[in-house]
Amino acid sequence: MVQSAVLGFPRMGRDRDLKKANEAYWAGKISRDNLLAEGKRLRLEHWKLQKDAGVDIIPSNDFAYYDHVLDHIQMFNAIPAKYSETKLEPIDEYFAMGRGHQKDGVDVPSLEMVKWFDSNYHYVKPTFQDGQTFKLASNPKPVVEFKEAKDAGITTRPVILGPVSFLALGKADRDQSVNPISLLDKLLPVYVELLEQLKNAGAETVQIDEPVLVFDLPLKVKNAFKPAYEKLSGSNTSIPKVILATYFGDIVHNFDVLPNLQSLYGIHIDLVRNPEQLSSVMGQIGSQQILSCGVVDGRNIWKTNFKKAIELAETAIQQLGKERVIVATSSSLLHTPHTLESEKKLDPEVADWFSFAAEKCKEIAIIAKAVTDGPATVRDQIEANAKSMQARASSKRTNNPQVKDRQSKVTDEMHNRQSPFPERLAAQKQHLSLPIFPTTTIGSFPQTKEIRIQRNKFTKGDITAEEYEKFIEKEIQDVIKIQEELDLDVFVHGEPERNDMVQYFGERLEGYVFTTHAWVQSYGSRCVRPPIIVGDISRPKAMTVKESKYAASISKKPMKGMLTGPITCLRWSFPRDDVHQSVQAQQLALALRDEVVDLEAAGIYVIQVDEPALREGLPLRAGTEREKYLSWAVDSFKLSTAGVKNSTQIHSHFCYSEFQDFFHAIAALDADVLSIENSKSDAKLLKVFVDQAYPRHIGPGVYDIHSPRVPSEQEIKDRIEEMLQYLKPDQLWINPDCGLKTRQWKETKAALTNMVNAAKFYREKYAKST
Ligand SMILES: Nc1nc2c(c(=O)[nH]1)N[C@@H](CNc1ccc(C(=O)N[C@@H](CCC(=O)N[C@@H](CCC(=O)N[C@@H](CCC(=O)O)C(=O)O)C(=O)O)C(=O)O)cc1)CN2
Ligand code: MET
Ligand SMILES: [Zn+2]
Repeated sequence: MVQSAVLGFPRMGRDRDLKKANEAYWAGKISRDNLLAEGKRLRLEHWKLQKDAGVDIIPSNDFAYYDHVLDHIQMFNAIPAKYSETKLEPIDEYFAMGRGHQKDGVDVPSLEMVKWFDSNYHYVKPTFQDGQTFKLASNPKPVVEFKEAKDAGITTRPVILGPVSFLALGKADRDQSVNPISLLDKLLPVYVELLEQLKNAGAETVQIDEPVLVFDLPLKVKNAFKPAYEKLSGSNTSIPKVILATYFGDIVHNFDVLPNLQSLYGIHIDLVRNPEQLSSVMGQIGSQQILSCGVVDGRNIWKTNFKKAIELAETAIQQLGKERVIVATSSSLLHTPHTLESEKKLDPEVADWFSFAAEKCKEIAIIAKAVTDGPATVRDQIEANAKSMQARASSKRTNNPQVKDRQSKVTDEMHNRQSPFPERLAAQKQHLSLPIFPTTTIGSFPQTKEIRIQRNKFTKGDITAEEYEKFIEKEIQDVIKIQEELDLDVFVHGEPERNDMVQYFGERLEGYVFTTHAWVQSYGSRCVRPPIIVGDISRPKAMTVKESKYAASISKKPMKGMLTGPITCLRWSFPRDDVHQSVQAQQLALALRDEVVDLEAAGIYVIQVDEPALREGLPLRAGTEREKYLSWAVDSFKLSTAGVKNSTQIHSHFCYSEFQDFFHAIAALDADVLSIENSKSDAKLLKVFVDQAYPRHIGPGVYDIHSPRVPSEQEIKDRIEEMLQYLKPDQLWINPDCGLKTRQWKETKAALTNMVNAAKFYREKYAKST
C-alpha cells in the first residue's frame, strides 16, 4: 500500500499555547515543570490529531520549545562556552542561546538568528569553534519523544536535521577560522550513537532532513554526503532505515550526490515546488529505494488539488510500484497555521478554498487511499475537491478587470523618479533642513500590552471605533513627546495602530482575506498571521494617511510616513498560486504608489517603504531565476515609490543585510536613504557600498533591537567610528537596526538617548572640522 507521511507539524498549538507557556515561563509566572508539561501535552495532542486524520507516518522530534536547529545544537553539545559556563538548567541554557539571558548575574547575548531558507521562519545558527568537539546529550530529545509517543500508542518516525545540513547551516564563531563541514568526522559518531538509541527504542525508520541539497553547494559540502551516509545507512543494521528529506527546491543539480546515497532506504522530494523533478529523480534513485513524494504544500494554505496530486503519485507508482511510493507533505507543516476550524469569521466561499495543517493531514491520507485502493473509495472527497477547485477558478473574487486594466497601462517612466539623486538631494536638503548625522528610528515603538489589549477590545466590539481612535491618537502624542525629549531629527508616529506590518495592510486591501487564529511561528515565541491573497489587489481607500497626518500635525520635526513594500507584503502573506508572483507584486505596488502619493499630498515629505523580505525572496540558487526575480522585485519597489516630487525623500529599510550577492538590486531601488541591519555584522560589510561607489544615504543600524540590552554611548560611538571608515560623514544616518515594537519603553528610551548623544558628538566634531 501507499503510505501517507507528514514531515513535521506546527508546534504552537491551536491557540498559540506554546507561545503563551514560553512567555509565562520567561516572565517567571509558571514553573519549569509546568512548561515541560505543556510541551508534552502539545506533542501528544498533535500526534493524536494526525493519527485521527489517518496519517500513516507521523513525525516526532519536530516539536521544539524555541527552534529545532537549536535543539540539535544542544543535543550535540555544540554549545559555546559562554553558555555552558553559566551552569543553567538545560532548558534555561537552551533559551539563553535562543534569546539571551540577563538575570541573576548572568549576562549572555543570544546566538545569531537567521532565515530558514526562503521562509519567514528563523533558525538559530550553529556556531563552531576551531577545536569543536561533539557529545550526545544524555536522554537525547528524539529518543525521549519517540518513547513518549510510543507510550501513548503511537509509533512515530523521528525527524533529525542531517549532519551535512547541520554543519553547512552553521558558521565559525567570531575570530575562529574552522570550516564547519570539516567537522563532519567528529560529528558522525554522535549521529550513529543517536540512531542506535532510536533503534533500541523501537524506531524502524527515521527522517533525516538534508534541505541544503536544494542549494548550489561548495564541493566540500557536496563531497560530505558520501562519508556521512555510508555511516548512517545501508549495512549498519543497528540503526533505523533512513529517509533523506529535501524540500523548498529541486535536487536535480546535485544528482551527482545521489549515487552515494543509494544505500539509503529512501528519498523525499518536494513536488509542489518542483513537480518536474519527479521523472529525473526516478531515473536516478536506487533500484530498491523508496520515493517519498511531497504533494501537499507545506508552505501555503491552498487546498490541495487532488487530481494533480493523485496524477503525480500515479506517475511515481507506475514506475516504482505501490510499495516504493509514499505520499507526503512537501515540507514540514511548520509554515502553515494549525487548523481552519478556528476561523469563524471567514466567508464560507473562500474558507472552502483553504487547508491548514490539520486539514492537510486529512488530505494526505485521502490521497494515499485514492492511490492505494482506487479513487472510487474516496469518490465523495475527490468530487468535493474538484468542485472547490472549480469554484475558486471561476469566482468573481479572483478577478478584477479594473486592476488588470490599470496594470496594462503601467509604463517604464512610471518606475523612475523625476530626477537623478543629486538633484533630489538638493531639493530635499532645502525642504527638510536636516543636520549631518540625522537621527531617526525605523518606525515602530514598543507595542505595549495596553496597546494590544485595546486593539483586542476594539476587534471584539468592546470599545467603539471612536474610542479606539482616541486611544491611538494618545499613543501617537506620547511617542512624539518622547521623540522631542530624545531630540531625534526625523520622527515616526510609532505604528501603534498596526497589529503587524503586513497584516495591517492586508486588512485594508481589496483582494486579501485575513484570519483570526491562523498564526505561524516566525521565531521563538513570536508569531505572525499572514494575510491571504485570494484575488486581484487594489486599494479602496487610504490606509495610513490619517495617522501620519495627525502625527505630522502635532510634531515640530519632519514626520516619516511608514509603509510596507510590495515584495514584503507579498512574501509575508500567503500568496495566490494561480497567478505569477510578479503580477501580485505589481498590483501591490500600484496600491502602495497611490498611498505614497496621498501621503505626500497630506504633507508627509519623508516616506519609508520597508522591504526586509526582498532578500528572502531571492531564489535559493544562483542563476537566471535570481535575476528575473530581482528585476520584477526592484520594478515593483520603484513603481510604488516613484510617484513623488524630487523634494520628497524616499527611505527603505532592510533588516537582513547580506547584500554582497545582490547589491546591484539594492542600488537599483534608487531609494534616497537606506536603513539596514548592521549591528551584529562586521562593519566590513559596508565595504560593498564603497566598492560600488554607492552615492545615496545610508543608516547602518548602530544597535541590535532584538535584545533588551542597552548599548552604551561609547559602544555606539565606536560603531559610528567604524562606519566612517567606509562611508562619508554626510552620507550617514544614525538609527537602530530595526523597529522597536518587541522592546519595552525603559530600555528603548535609554538606548535612544545614548544613540542621539553619540550622533551629536560626531555632528559637533565634523562641524568643527569643516
Ligand atoms: N509579518 C512579519 N514578519 C516578520 C516581521 C514582522 O514584523 N512581521 N519581523 C521580522 C521578525 N519577525 C517577527 C514576527 C513577529 C513579531 C511579533 O511581535 N509578533 C507578535 C504578534 C503581533 C500581532 O499580530 N499582534 C496582534 C495580536 C496580539 C495578540 O496576541 N492579542 C491577544 C489579545 C491581547 C492580549 O491580551 O495581549 C490575542 O489575540 O489573543 C495585535 O497587536 O493586535 C507576537 O508574536 O506576539 C515580531 C517579529 C521578520 N518577519
Ligand atoms: N517599520 C517596521 C518597524 O519598525 C519595519 C520592521 S522590519 C521587520 O517595525
Ligand atoms: Zn526591520
